[in-house]
Amino acid sequence: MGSALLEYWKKGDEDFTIVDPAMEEAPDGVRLFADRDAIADETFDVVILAIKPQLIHCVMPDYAANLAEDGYVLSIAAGASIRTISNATGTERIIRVMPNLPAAIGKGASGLTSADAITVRHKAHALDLMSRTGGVVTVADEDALDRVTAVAGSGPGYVFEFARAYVDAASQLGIRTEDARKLVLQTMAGTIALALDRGDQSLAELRDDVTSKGGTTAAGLKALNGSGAVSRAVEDCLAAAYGRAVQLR
Ligand SMILES: NC(=O)C1=CN([C@@H]2O[C@H](COP(=O)(O)OP(=O)(O)OC[C@H]3O[C@@H](n4cnc5c(N)ncnc54)[C@H](O)[C@@H]3O)[C@@H](O)[C@H]2O)C=CC1
Ligand SMILES: O=C(O)[C@@H]1CCC=N1
Repeated sequence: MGSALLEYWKKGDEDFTIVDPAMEEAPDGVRLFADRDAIADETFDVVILAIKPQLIHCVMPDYAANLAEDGYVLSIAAGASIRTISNATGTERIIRVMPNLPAAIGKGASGLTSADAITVRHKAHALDLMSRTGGVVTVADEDALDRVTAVAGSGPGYVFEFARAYVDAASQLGIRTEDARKLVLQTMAGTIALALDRGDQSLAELRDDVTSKGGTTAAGLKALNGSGAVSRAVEDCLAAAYGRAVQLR
C-alpha cells in the first residue's frame, strides 16, 4: 500500500526515503535502503509507518531518533492506535490515515484522524498528501477511523469478491469468460459512475429505475436479496472487519 501511495505523494515537493528490506526498486527520485542503519541519525519531517500493524512494536522504536523535532508520524496501519504508535515511536505527534487500494490510480477513498498534539500545519500536510491519492474525509476520533477501515480500507476486497462471483456466475450461464469479465466490470463501472452522477437520487430509487414490474431485474433481485440475505451478509462483513481493527489496536 505504501508504494501505491508513494506514486501520487511523490508528485509533490517532498523528498522521500524508503527503508524496506524486501523492496527491490524505488520510483525515480526516491532513495531506497534495505537497512535502517543506512539512514543513521538523519532526521525527517514525517516518518511514515507503512508496515503491518503486528510489526510496529519491534520495528518502530528504531526510528524514534529519525523524527525531526517538529515533525510527525503518519501511520497507514489498520487498527494500530495512536497510543500503540506513540509507545513505539516516543512521540505524541501522530496522524492516522486509512487509505484504500484505488489510491494506486489516484481514485482512493481515505479517512484521517489526528492526535491532540498535532498542529494545524501537520494536519494540512497530511490532508494534502492524502488528497493527491483521491478523496479524503476527516473523522473525529480513532474509533471512527476503525469504522472507516471496515467500510473503505477493506472495501476493495469486498468489491473484488462480488465481481469475482458475478463473473463466475456469468460464465456458468454460458458467457465466454473473457466476455463475462468485460461485461461485469463495465456494468459495475458504468453503474457506479451513474450513481455518482445522479447524486440527487437514492440508491433504492436508482435500483427501481432499472426494475420493470414482472421483468428480468425483479426476478434477479428477488433471488439475490429477497430474503435479506445479502443485506445481512454485508452487515456481518463490516462488523467482522471493524471487530478485527479493534483487536489490532
Ligand atoms: N493493502 C491494503 O489495501 C491496505 C493496507 N493498509 C495498511 O498498510 C500496511 C501495509 O500493508 P500492505 O501494503 O498490505 O502489506 P505489504 O506486505 O504489501 O507491505 C508491507 C511492506 O513492509 C515491508 N517491511 C516488512 N518488514 C519491514 C521492516 N522491518 N522495515 C521496513 N519495512 C518492512 C515489507 O517488505 C513490505 O514491502 C498495513 O499496516 C496495512 O494495515 C492500509 C490500507 C489498505
Ligand atoms: O486487510 C487489511 O488489514 C488491510 C487494511 C485495510 C485493507 N487491507
